[in-house]
Amino acid sequence: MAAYDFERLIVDIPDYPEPGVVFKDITPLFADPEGFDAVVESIAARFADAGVTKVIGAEARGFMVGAPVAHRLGAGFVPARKPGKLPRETASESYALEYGTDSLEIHLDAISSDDVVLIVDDLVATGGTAVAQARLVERFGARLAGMGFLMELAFLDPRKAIAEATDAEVFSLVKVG
Ligand SMILES: O=P(O)(O)OC[C@H]1O[C@H](OP(=O)(O)OP(=O)(O)O)[C@H](O)[C@@H]1O
Ligand SMILES: Nc1ncnc2[nH]cnc12
Repeated sequence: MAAYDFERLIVDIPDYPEPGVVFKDITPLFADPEGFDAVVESIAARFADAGVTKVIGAEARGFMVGAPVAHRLGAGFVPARKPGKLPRETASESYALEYGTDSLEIHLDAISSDDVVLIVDDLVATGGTAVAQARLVERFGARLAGMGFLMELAFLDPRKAIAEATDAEVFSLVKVG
């Protein structure tokens, strides 16, 4: 089967949300039924044999990719949310972004030590968000099966930051730079 041309439906927005950043707008790809299906199927296929029991997706775009991939794999979905959004006790990790810093929280009962966890997001840039989630998985004593992304900003070298935190497999459908 020919590789799907994901980039055809991803739009570059220069200087958004701040000067110097080229924002990758994935909304046209997700609005396209075939494109949306290709994203979900391609990431799920790569981890189909990994025994994944939980997928973590980071607010907000990580929900758009992570939840359907979890469903496709027959796994549960765990939202990693921005501070103060989850109503019960959480574990929290801070991270740096291509623009700014933030932290992510997961409910304490969302993951157990016998889970096999896949981190899924639309995009990996510095790797900060992915590393924060990997640290959370580690704190729960669960096994990290890997990380699956639609897009990797390779010019920011996220694999270096990720490799310092985990030896889990990193998979991306589109590499930029
Ligand atoms: O590799 P990093 O440098 O950590 O950047 C990647 C993260 O940045 C984006 O989310 P953002 O925090 O902009 O939030 P959003 O999904 O709510 O737009 C993207 O969806 C990833 O989660
Ligand atoms: N350049 C970028 N485009 C879209 N989302 C991002 N998250 C971090 N960097 C980004």
